[in-house]
Amino acid sequence: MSSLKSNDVDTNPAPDPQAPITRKGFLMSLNTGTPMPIPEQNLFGRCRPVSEFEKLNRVGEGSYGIVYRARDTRSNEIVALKKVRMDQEKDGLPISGLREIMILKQCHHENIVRLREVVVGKSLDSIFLVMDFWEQDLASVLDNMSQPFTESEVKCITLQVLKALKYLHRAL
Ligand SMILES: Nc1ncnc2c1ncn2[C@@H]1O[C@H](COP(=O)(O)OP(=O)(O)OP(=O)(O)O)[C@@H](O)[C@H]1O
Repeated sequence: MSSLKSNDVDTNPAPDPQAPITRKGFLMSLNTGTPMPIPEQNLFGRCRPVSEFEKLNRVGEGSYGIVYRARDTRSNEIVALKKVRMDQEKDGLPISGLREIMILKQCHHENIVRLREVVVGKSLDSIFLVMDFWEQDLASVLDNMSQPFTESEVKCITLQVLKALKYLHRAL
């Protein structure tokens, strides 16, 4: 069993807590308490590197991160790439980001955006969610509506939201 630590223990025995966390850290063995280097092939764990995605343009920003339209260079598909916000985090992935990943991973519903995978950058604080790209969400539909929705449009949208909510309450 091991835990992930940052900074180089040989040259810097008392790591600066303000220093950026890099993926070029070491693994601390919980059995022996000694540091072990991370093998090059395990640097990204089982996640693909974000360098396999070509960022095309920024599409929005929420409370927990910035969202880009991007191209998956392996499949050539257009996806949404959301960088998890790690502003003041010193203890790794924020709980909000972790919750979003755990919940989206369990969800399979036509009215809930699909989380395809999580990909990582070179530094430990760069974590991205790869999701299906949707041209519109309810917020942008509301922002761009030129005239009030008709009664049937309201019913249609409400029904989609209710379906997703009902699914979430049953699934989680
Ligand atoms: N899968 C997606 N496809 C296309 N655009 C997306 C996708 N996900 C998010 N966006 C765009 O990025 C914006 C920010 O999304 P995000 O999920 O981070 O926050 P939010 O849910 O809108 O807001 P908050 O997290 O603050 O409640 C959205 O308003 C939308 O315009």
